[in-house]
Amino acid sequence: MNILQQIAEYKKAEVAERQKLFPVEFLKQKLYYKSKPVSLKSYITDASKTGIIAEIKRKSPSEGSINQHISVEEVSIGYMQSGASALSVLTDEPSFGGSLKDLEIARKFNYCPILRKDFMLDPYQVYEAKAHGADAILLIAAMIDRTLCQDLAALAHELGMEVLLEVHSQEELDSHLGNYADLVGINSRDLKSFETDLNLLASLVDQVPEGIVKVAESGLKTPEDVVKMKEIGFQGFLIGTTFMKSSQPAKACQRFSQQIKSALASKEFVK
Ligand SMILES: O=C(O)c1ccccc1NCC(=O)[C@H](O)[C@H](O)COP(=O)(O)O
Repeated sequence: MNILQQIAEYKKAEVAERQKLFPVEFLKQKLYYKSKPVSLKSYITDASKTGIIAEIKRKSPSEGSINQHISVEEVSIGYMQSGASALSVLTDEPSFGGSLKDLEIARKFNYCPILRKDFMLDPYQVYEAKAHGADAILLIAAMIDRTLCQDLAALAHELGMEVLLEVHSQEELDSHLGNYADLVGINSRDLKSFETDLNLLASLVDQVPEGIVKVAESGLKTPEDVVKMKEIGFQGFLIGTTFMKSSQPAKACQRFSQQIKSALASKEFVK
């Protein structure tokens, strides 16, 4: 079994358990269920912003422990004050050490788009995302088929959220692309070997149709990586490990933002 199959196994059990404890009708009573979402797409494409989606990621299958005992309040506010355009919060507990509580804390302290980063395979999780304050959800092409993607996306849209569709190959792009995704993320991490390869992002970016917001995901380690990705057509940059490995994730994000802005300003100047 690969990592996604393992995650899918425990996710199904998790969803069944939570649905019993907190039925959808209960979720609909929660404060954030009625709140107006913020558009991830519009923050990412705002030229005055960096396009960075800064991630709260305590641990991962590829890295093990990254930074487990952070304060979500402190890191999320710090990220946004340091030039991030949006936040991504991992809510998976067994593999990533996250929780819906992390999502709610990030929501409580920030007015910006927040992506619920989890492994979605059931409509219940879409209701959960909304009820806990998410503005967007991630759908992983390697995990669910196109029909389920479309159904989950339709529900997300009905609840006012946006959808980031994640792909890792030409085949996934061909089989899953449709007009239901607001943004397409290309994941540079091979989920079998955990290796990241930015060349994959370069080879696939032109295959995403014009007009769809493109997000470079995983393995971005330096501001130069981000500038390179921006130059080849990406507008969003999902960064977790590089920031979270630092004892001060927000400072790491600030260094990226400043260097990206000055690299882009000097290129403008040369033109
Ligand atoms: O990060 C992992 O090890 C991982 C393993 C299995 C499935 C998903 C995984 N990561 C989720 C992500 O998509 C990343 O958190 C996100 O793209 C940020 O990547 P990075 O900047 O490399 O932490």
